[in-house]
Amino acid sequence: MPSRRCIGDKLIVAIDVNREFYEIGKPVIRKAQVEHKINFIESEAIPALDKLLEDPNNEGSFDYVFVDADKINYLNYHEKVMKLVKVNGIIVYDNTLWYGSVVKSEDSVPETLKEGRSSVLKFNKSLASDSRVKIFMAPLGDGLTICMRVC
Ligand SMILES: C[S@@+](CC[C@H](N)C(=O)[O-])C[C@H]1O[C@@H](n2cnc3c(N)ncnc32)[C@H](O)[C@@H]1O
Repeated sequence: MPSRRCIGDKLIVAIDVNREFYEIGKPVIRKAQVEHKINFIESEAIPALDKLLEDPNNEGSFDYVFVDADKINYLNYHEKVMKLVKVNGIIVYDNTLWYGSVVKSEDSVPETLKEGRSSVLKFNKSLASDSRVKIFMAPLGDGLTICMRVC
C-alpha cells in the first residue's frame, strides 16, 4: 500500500507488509534515480498510517495516495488516508471492480472472489455517499476509483 507525497524534491512514503513486493520495483526505482526519495515502511498498513498520523505535521500534507492492499480494510484505510491527504489532494483505490464481480449477482461469482466482492461493494457504496470526496471510477484494469478530497 504505497502512499505518495508529490514528486520533485519531495518524499514518497511506501507501506507494504511484505518487503519482497517493494524489492520487485527496486530496479525501476534505481533506474529512475528516486531511491533516496522513498521512505519504505515494512508494516501492516493500519499501524503504519496511525504512526504517520501521530505527527501533526503529516495531517493534510500528502498530495496523492495510492491504495492497493487488502480490500477488507479499504474503509479503514480511507478514514486514515483522508486525514493525511490535503484538501484537493487525490486518493486512488485499485481493484474497485474486483474482476467485474461487483456488477454480477453473488451466485454467479466464484467462491474465491466472494469475500473481496463483499468488501469492495461495501467500500464503493460508502464512497458514493461520502460528501468529503468527489469520485470518478476509471474502468481500467481491475477498476480504479479516483477520489478528490473536497473538504
Ligand atoms: C496487489 S499487490 C500491489 C503491490 C503494489 N501496490 C503494486 O502496485 O505493485 C497488494 C500488496 O498489498 C500488500 N498488503 C496486503 N495486505 C496488507 C496490509 N494489511 N498492510 C500492508 N500491506 C498489505 C501485499 O503485501 C501486496 O504487496
